[in-house]
Amino acid sequence: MEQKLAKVTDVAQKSFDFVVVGPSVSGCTIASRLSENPNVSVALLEAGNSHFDDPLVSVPDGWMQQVFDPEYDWVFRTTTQEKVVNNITTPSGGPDKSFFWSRGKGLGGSSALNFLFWTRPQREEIDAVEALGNPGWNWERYFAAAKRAETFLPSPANNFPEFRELYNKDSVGHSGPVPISFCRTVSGAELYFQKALEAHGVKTIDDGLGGSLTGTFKAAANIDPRTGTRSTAATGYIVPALDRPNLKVLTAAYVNRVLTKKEDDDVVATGVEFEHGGNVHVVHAAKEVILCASTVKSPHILELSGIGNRNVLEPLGIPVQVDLPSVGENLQDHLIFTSCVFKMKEEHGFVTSETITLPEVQAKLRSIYGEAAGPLSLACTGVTFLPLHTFSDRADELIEKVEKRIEQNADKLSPGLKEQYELQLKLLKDKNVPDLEIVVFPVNVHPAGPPKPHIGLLPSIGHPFSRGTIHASSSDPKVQPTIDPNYLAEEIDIDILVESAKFIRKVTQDGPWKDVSEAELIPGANITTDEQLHEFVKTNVSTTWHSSGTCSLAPKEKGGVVDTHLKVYGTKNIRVADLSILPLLTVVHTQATTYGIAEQAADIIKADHSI
Ligand SMILES: Cc1cc2nc3c(=O)[nH]c(=O)nc-3n(C[C@H](O)[C@H](O)[C@H](O)COP(=O)(O)OP(=O)(O)OC[C@H]3O[C@@H](n4cnc5c(N)ncnc54)[C@H](O)[C@@H]3O)c2cc1C
Repeated sequence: MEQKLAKVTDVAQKSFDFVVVGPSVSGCTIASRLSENPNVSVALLEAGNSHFDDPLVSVPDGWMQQVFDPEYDWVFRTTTQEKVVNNITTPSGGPDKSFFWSRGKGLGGSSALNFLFWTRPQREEIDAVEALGNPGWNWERYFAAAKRAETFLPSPANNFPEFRELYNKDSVGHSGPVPISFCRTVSGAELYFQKALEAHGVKTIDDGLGGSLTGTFKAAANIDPRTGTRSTAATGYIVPALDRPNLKVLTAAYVNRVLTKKEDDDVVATGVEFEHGGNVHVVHAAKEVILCASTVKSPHILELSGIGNRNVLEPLGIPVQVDLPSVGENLQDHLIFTSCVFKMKEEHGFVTSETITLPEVQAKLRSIYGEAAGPLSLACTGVTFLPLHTFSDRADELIEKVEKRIEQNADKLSPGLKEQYELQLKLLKDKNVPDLEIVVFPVNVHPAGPPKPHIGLLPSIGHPFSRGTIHASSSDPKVQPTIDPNYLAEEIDIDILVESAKFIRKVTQDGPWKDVSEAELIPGANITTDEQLHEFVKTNVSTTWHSSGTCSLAPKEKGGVVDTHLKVYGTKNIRVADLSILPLLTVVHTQATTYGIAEQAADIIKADHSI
């Protein structure tokens, strides 16, 4: 397969209709869709390597070894965060006031190292994007586009059939490039959490991909059940397209900046500058440059190209092409409370990242799967989505508090943020819209020692009110941008995490969960009061790697970077089409959302050029 990739001489100094930066979830989708037309030429540039036939990519739980390895992971790092401590997702596993932001490097972007959850947003969340002033960016169009990315396939035998695989065939795609299914190996603890939730009034739902998420269910996964391997944007969209003469995919090509010229009042992209093998090259774009380099790198590349806030660019000596202050603003991320861990009773045979290494567990799994192909590996799959009123009896009080704060600060909010907050409040008040996710996490992130079944029940904020920034800190493209997620700047975010931790305690202290668990290891018996829990939660959080918003889709005067055609304001032919355009983060894991954005982007670009 490697020989089907482009050589630098196929791309450098050549001209293509479209130059796509970053074979991410979005970049692979768009490059593939555009090059379906043989009359359209496309160059797709990736900074990392191809990782074809690499077991760390193809084996579903290979992510555990990819994370923090610079061959696969950009290993970005945030600024020191004032209000929180990350105590897990650091290379040392020890506490750190800055956060390590893993991002996939290589064909497929983060789809090649993510945790495989395949989830779709709530209808109202996507409709909120349209309500921000983006006609056409609504649930109906998103849902149709998102389903085009996937082919839902029935699962083979799994190790815990009582944890049911429920779905609605009208809510999934049946002929898209990315095979999805339910994963084969689950921990088993998901079932007991589900039962415990049911005992507290939370419904098990049978249509988790249909736009109505409130409840608990087994999530689908980007796993091809025919091979037991990970489906990535590259395996789905690019590998089958590599024989197209009009598509050139170049790896190890680090894009420095978009090259532009002025035409009337607009900036026009003429191509991009990239480094390959220690040399700097140019590839020309006859029609467009499309940035799909992620929430971290797309705003960075724009700023390196002179498109951004004058006050950021001028001190760095970057000549301003378009003064667009919203580039790199409006950063949102799901913060997750990582330290709610239970020791489970051994007699139930729960499979975790620790116990799956035991020969007796492997033998049992093989006996269940028989001759079914593929490696043995574990995936996370137990998900629960809850509206604030479901998990907190302080819901009305918290809503009132945040309402007051917005009112008091209305004059100080950046353009468009008041409108965003009003929509977030509407979601928070809606008793059918989830504001929180709890995942059952069978990966032991805490106690060392002999393999034991440890299970985390980890809640994450769905619609954070805190906003951060990502900005260039140097004119040197190799110096990574300054990432400041500004975690927990808004009190409502920590309130939600604390309320969710209390809810998890309530659900697990007796009944079906208590029956199968030995003890709550962490936070544990010493953390009892609300104040203690508040402090504990703040010092035990992680990113979930779901950041969005730094090239927001919104009217320019409302903090937008791109318009409804995903064109960067002030430019004629530069688009951004990755997760960075999502102006309001949705409660779910973000890959299926990104595929949906990219499929819509491809439609728009084709229509704009009548191709
Ligand atoms: C560790 C981790 C776990 C996750 N788990 C899940 C999950 O379980 N479920 C889920 O739905 N989502 C998950 N996500 C999130 C999901 O994968 C991302 O939201 C999604 O991939 C975003 O897609 P994107 O197109 O915006 O960018 P990405 O997929 O991140 O891709 C960006 C691409 O651009 C390339 N690039 C960047 N800069 C340059 C440059 N200068 N030159 C050339 N190329 C460049 C990168 O190498 C990469 O290939 C996870 C993410 C991570 C990092």
